[in-house]
Amino acid sequence: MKTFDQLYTELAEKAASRPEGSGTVAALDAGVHQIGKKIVEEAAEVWMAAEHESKEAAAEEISQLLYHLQVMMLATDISLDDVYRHL
Ligand SMILES: N=c1c2ncn([C@@H]3O[C@H](COP(=O)(O)OP(=O)(O)OP(=O)(O)O)[C@@H](O)[C@H]3O)c2ncn1[C@@H]1O[C@H](COP(=O)(O)O)[C@@H](O)[C@H]1O
Repeated sequence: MKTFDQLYTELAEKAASRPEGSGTVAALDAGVHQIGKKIVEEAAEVWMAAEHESKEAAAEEISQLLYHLQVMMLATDISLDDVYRHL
């Protein structure tokens, strides 16, 4: 289990060190357009799970959406503080 901030730190390290087999590195290489499509897809899956599936399924889809949002943050050089200052 990890927090939002811990995941961001982990993904930032992956983006910098580019380890073999990292899905994050592959997503970053695919670019903002593909990351954006993934965010829309995952957002729809959150909606469907929340409306038609279990609480557990919805929570899992939300975690995936948060992951892809963080990938977009890294792809666009947006830090946690850049986001948090708007909360
Ligand atoms: N938390 C996540 C995470 N959540 C979601 N995903 C990715 O989001 C996608 C979820 O897709 P779906 O379930 O919709 O399945 P899918 O449509 O078949 O997926 P794709 O065909 O698009 O790959 C998968 O590609 C997952 O790999 C994640 N990938 C990685 N992480 C974490 O990120 C960290 C770094 O991962 P790597 O960069 O892969 O080492 C690790 O701690 C991982 O646990």
